[in-house]
Amino acid sequence: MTARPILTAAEMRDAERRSGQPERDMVERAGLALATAIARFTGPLRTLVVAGPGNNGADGMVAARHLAAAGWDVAVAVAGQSRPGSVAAELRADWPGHLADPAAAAPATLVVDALFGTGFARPLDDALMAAVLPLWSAARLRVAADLPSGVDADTGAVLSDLPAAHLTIAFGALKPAHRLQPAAGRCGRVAVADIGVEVGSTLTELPRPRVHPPTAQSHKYSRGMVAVVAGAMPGAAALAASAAARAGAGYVLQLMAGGALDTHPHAIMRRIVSADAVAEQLDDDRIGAVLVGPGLGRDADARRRLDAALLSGKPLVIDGDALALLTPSRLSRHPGSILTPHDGEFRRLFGDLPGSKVDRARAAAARTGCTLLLKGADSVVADPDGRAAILPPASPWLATAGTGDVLAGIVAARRAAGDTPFDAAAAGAWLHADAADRVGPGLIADDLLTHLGPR
Ligand SMILES: NC(=O)C1=CN([C@@H]2O[C@H](COP(=O)(O)OP(=O)(O)OC[C@H]3O[C@@H](n4cnc5c(N)ncnc54)[C@H](O)[C@@H]3O)[C@@H](O)[C@H]2O)[C@H](O)CC1
Ligand SMILES: [K+]
Repeated sequence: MTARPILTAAEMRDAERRSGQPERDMVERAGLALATAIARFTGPLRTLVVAGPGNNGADGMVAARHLAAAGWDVAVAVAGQSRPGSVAAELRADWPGHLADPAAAAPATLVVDALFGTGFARPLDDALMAAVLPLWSAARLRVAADLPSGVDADTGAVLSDLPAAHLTIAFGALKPAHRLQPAAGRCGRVAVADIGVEVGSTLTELPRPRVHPPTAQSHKYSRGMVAVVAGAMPGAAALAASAAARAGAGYVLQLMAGGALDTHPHAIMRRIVSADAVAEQLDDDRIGAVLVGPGLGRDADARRRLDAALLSGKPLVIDGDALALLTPSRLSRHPGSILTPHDGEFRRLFGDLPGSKVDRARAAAARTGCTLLLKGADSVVADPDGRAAILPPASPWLATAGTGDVLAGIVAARRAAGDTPFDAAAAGAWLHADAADRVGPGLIADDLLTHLGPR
């Protein structure tokens, strides 16, 4: 499946400019797409379109015209002055009815938020906020043109706290705010409308991966062998090892510092080895990926096990405790590794980097030469070459102990199967989220293990 591009506000403006289409034509397409989507989403409702001064407002004015022409009861409120001669000003002049001030507008069942889109730059001023908040709150349905007003298109920050939309029609392409939290949580369902603009980007939505089931020619080593270098806490490593096996690795070896060897499942090969013996165990050409971090611990013994993993020369997936023991400069000596930090681990390693979550993940990837899988409700994968992808909203039930260990195991399985670091991280994130959807509410990390096969 092809990945849907995600464009920043500046990239979208560029794409619109390059399309060579008159602005009015694009606004007409956007407004028609908005009206069509609204009509598909719901039957005729008493509707209030709240239109801002720029092209987002213009899109709203066009949608209002189409809905009114279809017989809907449509009122329009306008905020701010449109630039004389602009498309928005033309459309306001052409509106046959009254253009209310938002402060004086009557609430309606459906509110179309066409206040601001990609041009939104600063929080709504207090008077506008006071005027629109009751309108948004009173509406039973809120539909946003391009973006819910109040969110920053590029970072996904919420600058003005308005009630979430139920439906957002993104024009031309997804913007980062449709996928990055907290803005993504304000969008409701998101649909992308074609406005005749060709779009492409190094940032995409993370697509369903191509995972091939084994063939008649497959054997356990050809499917990929994963070694999990564990330490003092075998439980986390056992979850990761099981996840690697369930995600398709043909052979999983768990190297432990201690604990019980007869832990389920018995399909995992477990060995208790001293830190000195780890290097020897990893000196095996059949090993396609080494996972280090889950259950490693942070003591001197853990450091020696980590050193052995780093020096193994094998493709690495570095998670959890291993990330806590490393620095960016040390990581940069192991380019091509996959790092799977959550926000806290990321901040400890790289500090408070500026920009969006995508910018931060890209900066860390560029600095270390590693692929970043920056986890969270809006997981981001970023490669040192600048490519990045955002996972569509995943089950919030994933916010529970052990799910990170499972994710690291899936990523290691994909890497051992021959995926590039970027593809392995992306596939891991997608399969993990898909497993969570299959389990449903109330999941614990162990439940994910039995839902990792391709479907
Ligand atoms: N660019 C195109 O050709 C097309 C764009 N489409 C739609 O237009 C918007 C982007 O339009 P733009 O005019 O650039 O910006 P906005 O309408 O989002 O904002 C208007 C205007 O408002 C000012 N502003 C920003 N923040 C505030 C604030 N908090 N308070 C007051 N005023 C504010 C700012 O100066 C802006 O200029 C895009 O999202 C699409 O919906 C069409 O879809 C296709 C053609
Ligand atoms: K809007």
